[in-house]
Amino acid sequence: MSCFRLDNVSYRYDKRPVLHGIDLSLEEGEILGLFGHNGAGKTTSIKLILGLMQPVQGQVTVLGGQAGDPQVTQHIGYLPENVMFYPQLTGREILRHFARLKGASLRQVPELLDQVGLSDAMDSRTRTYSKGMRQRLGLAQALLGKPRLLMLDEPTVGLDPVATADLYRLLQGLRDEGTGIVLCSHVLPGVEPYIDRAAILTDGALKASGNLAALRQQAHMPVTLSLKPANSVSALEKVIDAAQTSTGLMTKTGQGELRVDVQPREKMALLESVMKSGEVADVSIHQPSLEDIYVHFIGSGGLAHRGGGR
Ligand SMILES: Nc1ncnc2c1ncn2[C@@H]1O[C@H](COP(=O)(O)OP(=O)(O)OP(=O)(O)O)[C@@H](O)[C@H]1O
Repeated sequence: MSCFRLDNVSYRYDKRPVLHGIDLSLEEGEILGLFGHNGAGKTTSIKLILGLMQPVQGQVTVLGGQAGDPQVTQHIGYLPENVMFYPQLTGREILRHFARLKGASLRQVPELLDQVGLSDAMDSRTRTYSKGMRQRLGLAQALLGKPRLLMLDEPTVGLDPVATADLYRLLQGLRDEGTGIVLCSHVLPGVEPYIDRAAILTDGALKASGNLAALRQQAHMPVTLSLKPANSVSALEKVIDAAQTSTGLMTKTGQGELRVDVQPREKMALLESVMKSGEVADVSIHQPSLEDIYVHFIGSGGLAHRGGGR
């Protein structure tokens, strides 16, 4: 069963359209990275899956039921982008409060606080918590009731590198047990090793979705070879020119290496030519990163995507 399916979903705030015909799904035991510029529509998509709003067109199916149905919602965990808690209550009191609201067992509370590294601070008031500690408490809240669908908006904000690594380990464990996970993040190099699939939204439309290999193929993005010359850069350049592959950008690095962009289908032919020539001492191959793929699909808009006028 899919954790969720959006079929041709559109949404508008008042009269302003913000999502346009989105088709997207998440399977059990899968981690989906949901990416897009500020105002692209990521949070709006999540709110539709949570059933907080109804689409103006299309259908949202969650865990085989209807978005917003309490029977469905109790199996969803959600960490919003900015977590806020009552400052006078302790971490334990807050989590017990959310557990009651969600109908989750109170026995889970100390266990979850321990899992997110708050066992020593669980009886301190949250006004004494650091940003990272509040984020951990938010995460514990999202994990209440062992959700089958977990949606995390910028979960690593405020977490130090060790806590970030712990978080991703925790998510991988949940994924292996069958939880479907949506991760929204602007820290693309951080999430890249942990996602199974990426979906890229721009201006409310789904630009691309798939695993990284499929997205690289879809984008026809070149692979970059870093070649260390055996003799000289110029001799190596001649070999590359003679190989007659459709190489793109060729640049010399400060370390005396040559970086060459080549289409994936021609990579082996070019490597064979340079290896045969004896002009190369070492080679490393760089695939386009998630960030490269994202920039390709989003375009160079950057700050031009202002996130709309709320
Ligand atoms: N409550 C609201 N009323 C009116 N417009 C809204 C509201 N919430 C969001 N919007 C608009 O909807 C669009 C999508 O916003 P959304 O919050 O889904 O983007 P996002 O991708 O989550 O952005 P960010 O990365 O900045 O969190 C934006 O243009 C935003 O201004």
